[in-house]
Amino acid sequence: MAPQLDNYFKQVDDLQDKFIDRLREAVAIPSISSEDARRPDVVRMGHWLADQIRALGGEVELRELGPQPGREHLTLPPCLLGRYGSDPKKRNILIYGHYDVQPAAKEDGWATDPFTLTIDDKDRMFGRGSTDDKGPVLGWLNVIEAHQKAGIEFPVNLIMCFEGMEENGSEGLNDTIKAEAKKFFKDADVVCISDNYWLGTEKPCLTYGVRGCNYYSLEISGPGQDLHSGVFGGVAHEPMTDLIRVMDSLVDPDGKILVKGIADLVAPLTDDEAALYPPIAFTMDDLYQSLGSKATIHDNKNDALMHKMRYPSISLHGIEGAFSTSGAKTVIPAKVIGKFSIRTVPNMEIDEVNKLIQTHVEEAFAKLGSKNTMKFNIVHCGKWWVADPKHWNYTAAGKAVEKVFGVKPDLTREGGSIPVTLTFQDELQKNVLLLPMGSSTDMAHSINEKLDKRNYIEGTKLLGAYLHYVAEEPTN
Ligand SMILES: NCC(=O)N[C@@H](Cc1c[nH]cn1)C(=O)O
Ligand SMILES: [Zn+2]
Ligand SMILES: [Zn+2]
Repeated sequence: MAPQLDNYFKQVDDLQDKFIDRLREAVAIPSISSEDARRPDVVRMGHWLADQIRALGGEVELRELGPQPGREHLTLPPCLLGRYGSDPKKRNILIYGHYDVQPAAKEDGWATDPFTLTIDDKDRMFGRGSTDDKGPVLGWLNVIEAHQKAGIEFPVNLIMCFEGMEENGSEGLNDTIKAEAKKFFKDADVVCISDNYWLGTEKPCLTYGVRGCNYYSLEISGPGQDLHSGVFGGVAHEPMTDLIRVMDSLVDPDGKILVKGIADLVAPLTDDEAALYPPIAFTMDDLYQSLGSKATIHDNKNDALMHKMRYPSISLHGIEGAFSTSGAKTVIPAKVIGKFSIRTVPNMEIDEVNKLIQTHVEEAFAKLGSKNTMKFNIVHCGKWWVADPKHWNYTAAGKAVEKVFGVKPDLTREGGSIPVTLTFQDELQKNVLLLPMGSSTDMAHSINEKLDKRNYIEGTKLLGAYLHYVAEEPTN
């Protein structure tokens, strides 16, 4: 395998400008799944990706998923089901990724246009979706192209599943996976997903868990319309005052969840598990670097890692309807909608968590004695996932990391969520591996998201090397 891989790596290096152009084209399509007006762009992105795969000789179906549940005026973007190769003598590797992105606007504070890939003098490639998840998805396409150009036989058959709603709760995908588990996905031997990040900037990792995410909105309304605070301040119950009190009651400034019963659902920390964290190559400086400040709740590495990987957290995301532009408007908003979510971990069940959260916010609102009205809404829920990192899928990926980067990878659990990971594992009964390309400083979901050129190019080598090792790894 060694000469073949070296040949492949050389080809990836030779093709790097073409691969960067491919990413540039993808970033230019603003495929924001959570904004209604961008839905045509999400669909356009799905078609662009399908065309790219077809041009490389893959077969693609863009599976329509119908209307978006609860927002039926919107059509869900298609799920891309693809294949590359069908040799019965080869293993079948199912790869998943997403072609939608988080919202982004220059006014949010981006230094450059978020939909123009901009490379700086440190070879950082800035653009929305560069690391989450267009770069990694295109990494798989780059792997195919480099094999073709190098004249190297492709080591496996690829089964592809690329969705356009991951950043919006993966609506519609669970049903597709369930429906296709014994059809389109039936031959999959293992699953590989590249959609998370290294813990630092230098050392790759293999990831065997993600936290779940239950997302909520709280609508509080009262006045018939927005009011003058000089005329109605001190007279009317204000929705914003109520909302801030209710949201404040969820979590304290040290991240402690204040919802009764949540802590009891969390799996106790065993000595064996506690021993997993100290050997992970991660420092508080790595954390300060990725955070962009020293404003951490915990000041030691192990606590910080455990609170990212194995404890739940509640985050307050925003308030729709609140006065938020610059200036000093003396308004009382008539209706405000607070958005918050909880990241869940073993053994928290979605329904139990929802019940505890709903009871908590209803009690907190009742305590205010406000004459306003509150509506609690569950926006979407995805469960946590933990896999067996001793599986041969992980052994193969570990060998690929050593080959490309010359180090043994850390084994990590991701603080973010990829809702369909568990669905793949449960429905296909196959091992799932997360094999990240990007680093901790990539700022996914934030302003100035980027992917380092090194991570994109070496990451493409890693995905290809993984396919070679996983093709040959003995089963355990
Ligand atoms: N790269 C994975 C990712 O960013 N996932 C999102 C998924 C999500 C969950 N709920 C809403 N979106 C994440 O926020 O972790
Ligand atoms: Zn992602
Ligand atoms: Zn994301």
